[in-house]
Amino acid sequence: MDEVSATQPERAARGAEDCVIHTRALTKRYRGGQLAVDGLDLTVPAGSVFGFLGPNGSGKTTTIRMLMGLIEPTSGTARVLGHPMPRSSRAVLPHVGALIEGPALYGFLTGRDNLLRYDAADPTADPRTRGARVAAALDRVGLTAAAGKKARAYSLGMKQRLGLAAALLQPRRLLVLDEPTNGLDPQGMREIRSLVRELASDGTTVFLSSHLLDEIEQVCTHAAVMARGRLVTQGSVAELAAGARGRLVVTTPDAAEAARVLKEQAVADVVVTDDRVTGEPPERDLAEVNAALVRAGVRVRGFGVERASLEDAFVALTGEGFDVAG
Ligand SMILES: Nc1ncnc2c1ncn2[C@@H]1O[C@H](COP(=O)(O)OP(=O)(O)OP(=O)(O)O)[C@@H](O)[C@H]1O
Repeated sequence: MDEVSATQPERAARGAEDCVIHTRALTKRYRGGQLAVDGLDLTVPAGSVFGFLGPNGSGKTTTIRMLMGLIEPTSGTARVLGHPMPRSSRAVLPHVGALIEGPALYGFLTGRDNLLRYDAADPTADPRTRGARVAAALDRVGLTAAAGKKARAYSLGMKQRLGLAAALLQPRRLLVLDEPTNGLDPQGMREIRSLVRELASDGTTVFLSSHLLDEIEQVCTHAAVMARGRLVTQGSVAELAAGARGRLVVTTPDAAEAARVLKEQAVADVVVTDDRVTGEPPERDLAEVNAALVRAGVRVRGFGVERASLEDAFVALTGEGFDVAG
């Protein structure tokens, strides 16, 4: 598909039909009255690795369940691969691989048998190619050697990779992964992240939810940030981080004096940690700020602006920290 190789302006010029996921005012109020998703406008470009970021309880899973046609929105619309959901579920879902709320595995079956069984339950899967596709998927996620072991003997990371293999049994245009690294140790997280990068390099659009900011920064090209059911921002990760100004960082053995001078120079939110003094850079020329430090006799070893992270962007946008407890 040529969408994948389209340039950014070309993509921007296109209509909603060309986006892999597009929602308009998507809203879900649960029966108990809980407004889980509130007027969401989401645009996921083809070929992106799209991070859906938000603290626990911010509405990510509810959104994913609406996108996959598992629950009906209260109002608003969702289109996936250009088709309305949940109405077009039967046409759309064969092109979508999903890993939602952990893979459903049979512990008493081997990894390979789990995949064979999963594939047999899919009416669109060709039984003649089943064995070869299962072998290829196991290879893809690095489980060939463990394919004959019972799934209950798998580590959490291996189970998660087996779940991914199930999503990869057929060629997919979109992969939807709900918190794919949740509960994994750092090694398991790295494995899943590199797998996601590999899949994306083949042109598959990957939509993954996470409550981990640095994870999104490491693997995603684009991101949307949710808080309390509402979209805070979305765009390319580079744009989002650029939207937040980085922090001014001064390294000096004269930290207390440096902090005093920086405040005088209209640097806000000055924080001293050992020999590092940081603050929000003022609007004026930073060369003047540096000169003022030197004039005051501060021995400046380092002076610069640190690149802003997504976390800085989040804090700047919401005025609050990224509180995982939600
Ligand atoms: N079936 C349900 N019935 C009622 N309320 C629900 C239901 N599912 C979720 N909620 C509520 O909706 C809100 C959003 O939950 P959701 O699971 O979508 O968030 P999330 O961002 O995916 O968080 P988590 O990472 O914890 O799953 C929460 O306040 C949650 O308690």
